[in-house]
Amino acid sequence: MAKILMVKPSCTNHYYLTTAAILSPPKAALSLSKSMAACSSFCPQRPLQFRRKPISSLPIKTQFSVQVKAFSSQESSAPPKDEIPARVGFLGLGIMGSPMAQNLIKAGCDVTVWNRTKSKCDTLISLGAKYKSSPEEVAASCDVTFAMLADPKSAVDVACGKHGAASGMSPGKGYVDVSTVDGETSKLISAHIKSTGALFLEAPVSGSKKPAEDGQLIFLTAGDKSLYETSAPLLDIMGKSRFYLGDVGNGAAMKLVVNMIMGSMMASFSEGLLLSEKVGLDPKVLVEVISQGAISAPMYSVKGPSMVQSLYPTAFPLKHQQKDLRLALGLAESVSQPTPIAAAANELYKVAKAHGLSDDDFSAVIEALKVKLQERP
Ligand SMILES: NC(=O)C1=CN([C@@H]2O[C@H](COP(=O)(O)OP(=O)(O)OC[C@H]3O[C@@H](n4cnc5c(N)ncnc54)[C@H](OP(=O)(O)O)[C@@H]3O)[C@@H](O)[C@H]2O)C=CC1
Ligand SMILES: O=CCCC(=O)O
Repeated sequence: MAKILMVKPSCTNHYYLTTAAILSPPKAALSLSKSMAACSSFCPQRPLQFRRKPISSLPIKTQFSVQVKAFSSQESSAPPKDEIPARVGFLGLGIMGSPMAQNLIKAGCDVTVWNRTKSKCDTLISLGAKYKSSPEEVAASCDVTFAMLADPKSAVDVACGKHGAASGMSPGKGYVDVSTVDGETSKLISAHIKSTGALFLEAPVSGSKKPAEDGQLIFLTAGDKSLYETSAPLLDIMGKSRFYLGDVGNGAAMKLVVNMIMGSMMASFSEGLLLSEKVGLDPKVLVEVISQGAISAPMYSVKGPSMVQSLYPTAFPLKHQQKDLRLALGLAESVSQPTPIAAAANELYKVAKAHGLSDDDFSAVIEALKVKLQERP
């Protein structure tokens, strides 16, 4: 049995690990120090803080699959314990919202959930969540409420519509919108929330289904700094790092730029896979070659093998990737920035949507390149 010395308790369920004394076994020590080295090499300038779940909560065999988190250099110091939101609301329990809310519950937070399709609340309720029948009621009963919704329209409806979250907001409360929307939408929601005296933070995430399950998301936040600070312990349960980017709109813009790049990368990768096959190469070997070179990206290694088999298990729905490209193109147009590659990629995702692939993973965009021209609508 290995022993780890944890110091600087931050809340009842999590610890910041600033010093680790590993007595045995050596393999576990090696694994931990490798993870720490990986974090150091990722960003040598940043003051490192390491965190892992309490040992007692992990099954023995996973005790040393260490969950090390390297926090952004832009993080602030932990808020006093009495300022950490005690009652947490979560609106929107889709692919991302459900595991994020589950991680809050597993960490011991008092979580209240709502989802348009009520049945998606069942798993959360069985894990200990409370349920309210409208966003308004969730917001009224919680200190901070998170929202993880599909798109700008649903984000606005849930925050500002009839029985929306804004109706339950008041001074002392906070609303954290983690959906991917455009800056204008985020500013509209912010204005509604802030008109009640509550605070607003936009905090879209980088990272997909698996990072959401593993608490390894990257938060791109902007808005009220004090809400950023008080909700930081909650963000750290769900994520591995967080960036505070200033005024509302900057988090949304950062997220859209990242996803614009990702959408183009996937479209280009799809072309490469199909071209390699057409000229007689094994696309599986192409995936391996890419993984060893300068253009290596986890996305290619994770998605490539299933794309080669024409399988697209949904982690990031294709319809959301097309939405993000559409919003990114709008952002680019607003500042007259040419983005011809993203525009071409967007057309490909539109074709894929027209062929019924909206709810498949975004890697299904490759199917749009298999469609014969005369079959296109
Ligand atoms: N999946 C991913 O990898 C990532 C997704 N994102 C972003 O996160 C957000 C959520 O994504 P994801 O969880 O994958 O999406 P899902 O499609 O799985 O979930 C969407 C959620 O929005 C709700 N919703 C949709 N329309 C409405 C509406 N009109 N009123 C109320 N609720 C509505 C859905 O409710 P219902 O269950 O009733 O349909 C569901 O809870 C999106 O903005 C996406 O771009 C960000 C990072 C990664
Ligand atoms: O918005 C989706 C992002 C997916 C990812 O970052 O892997």
